Amino acid sequence: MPLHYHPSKTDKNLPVKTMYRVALAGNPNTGKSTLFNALTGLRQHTGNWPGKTVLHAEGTYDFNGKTFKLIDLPGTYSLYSNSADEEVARDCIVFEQPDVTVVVLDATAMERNMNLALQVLEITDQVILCVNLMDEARKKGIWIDTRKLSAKLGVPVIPTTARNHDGLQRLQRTIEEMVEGKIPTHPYRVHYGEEIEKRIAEMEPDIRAIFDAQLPSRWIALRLLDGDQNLVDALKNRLNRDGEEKGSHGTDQPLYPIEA
Ligand SMILES: Nc1nc2c(ncn2[C@@H]2O[C@H](COP(=O)(O)OP(=O)(O)OP(=O)(O)O)[C@@H](O)[C@H]2O)c(=O)[nH]1
Ligand SMILES: [Mg+2]
Repeated sequence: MPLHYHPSKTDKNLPVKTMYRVALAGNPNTGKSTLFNALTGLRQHTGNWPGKTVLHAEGTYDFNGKTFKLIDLPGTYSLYSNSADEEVARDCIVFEQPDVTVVVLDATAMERNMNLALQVLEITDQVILCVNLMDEARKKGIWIDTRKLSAKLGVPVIPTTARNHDGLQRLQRTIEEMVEGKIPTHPYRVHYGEEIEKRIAEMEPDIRAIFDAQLPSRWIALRLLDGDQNLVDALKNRLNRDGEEKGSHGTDQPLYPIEA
């Protein structure tokens, strides 16, 4: 088999990867599993997320000679560690870092759905927004300017009606182009005001120094400022695990102090 090369932010010559991982995130009931089934056909299976009781599904599809592993995440309204479902989605997007995260949105409820989309845009620049249920939106007289949305948010926005398989080829093509590094993205980042931005800027270098530099330091800083204890625990576990893997006895290095 020929050696494949995959462009990456850090090393353009990393040997890769014959299988690309694509996560499907989104609010409950936006059609993620419908999309998952349409793309994977009969090959999907369900299994336990390592260490979790919450079920998620994984399946594969081939496109243009490449194999893609789809991860159907549980529906969530945020990635704030409020529930086991949110933890599963967060752990996948933040720690496992799929090659692409597709956020599936309900075209009839864009405002509500945008909350999660903006959170994912804060975590990774490998994002595609899939505006699903376009048939329902049409019925309700809702018109969505996906080009304008894409220009504003800095990532591809693909309209679909997963139930009828509409738009799925375009979605697959966009996923493929993204894993090939052919789509430059500039994800919209919420500006939180001077004071918070100053704190983020102070914290980010420390976060990058303590943790794997690939982790989303801005997002982690925001969660730490918000006092996300569950995320702190997850980060500590990672530090300990990494320490053990390196043959030490882990680390008691304190995490960034959290404001009460
Ligand atoms: N009209 C219409 N219905 C759709 C479309 N896509 C999915 N649905 C329906 O929407 C409902 C929810 O779809 P699911 O695929 O289960 O949604 P989900 O995002 O996986 O939901 P959770 O797993 O709860 O997060 C089902 O009844 C689907 O048949 C679509 O494009 N158009
Ligand atoms: Mg589902």
